[in-house]
Amino acid sequence: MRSEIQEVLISAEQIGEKCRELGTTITNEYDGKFPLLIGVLKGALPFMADLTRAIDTHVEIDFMDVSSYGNKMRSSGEVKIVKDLDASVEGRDVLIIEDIIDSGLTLSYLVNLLRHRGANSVKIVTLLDKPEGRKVDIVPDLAGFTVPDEFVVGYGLDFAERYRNLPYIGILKPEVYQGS
Ligand SMILES: O=P(O)(O)OC[C@H]1O[C@H](OP(=O)(O)OP(=O)(O)O)[C@H](O)[C@@H]1O
Ligand code: HPA
Ligand SMILES: [Mg+2]
Repeated sequence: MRSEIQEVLISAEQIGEKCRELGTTITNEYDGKFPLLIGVLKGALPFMADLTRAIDTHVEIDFMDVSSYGNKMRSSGEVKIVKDLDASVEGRDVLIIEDIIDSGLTLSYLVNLLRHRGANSVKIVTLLDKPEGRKVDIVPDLAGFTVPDEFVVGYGLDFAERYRNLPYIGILKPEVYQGS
């Protein structure tokens, strides 16, 4: 799998360090508030696992599975709920955990939905921010790294469901995705 990666953009060590930093910030911001942390499947899984273990206050964890990319490298623009939350968000302080904000379509849909359902506050923490990909105006409250306008994989991010298990963030060699 490593031979299919053109360049490592963010190493496993850098990601680990960033999770600890963000965990401390979240601990300070949400101490005593028992926030509901919502992981957006499937991409947010590794980040959620590492980030939550760096938070030193009580939190509730839940998941949503929404999808707009299918096997493509561009968002279809249509966000579908594949799995909804178990918990009610009414009156809760919600923190959405994402692997990446690219077009922003997934998160703007989710933020609107959770506000509409009566959350007390809705904030976003994303490991990666790709501002050049934006189609809607949305800014994360907390972001780990800014990435260039390239299709990135690893640490939860896939291309056609592969590469999620890479421990770092990288760019694929063009021959891997040519024709997609
Ligand atoms: O800002 P956007 O352009 O909406 O892109 C970001 C979203 O796209 C990816 O998820 P995807 O829908 O591919 O599902 P996955 O997490 O299961 O890979 C990624 O994990 C984000 O959730
Ligand atoms: O750059 C990306 N890589 C993988 N999945 C994604 N979903 C949105 N942007 C990306
Ligand atoms: Mg996702």
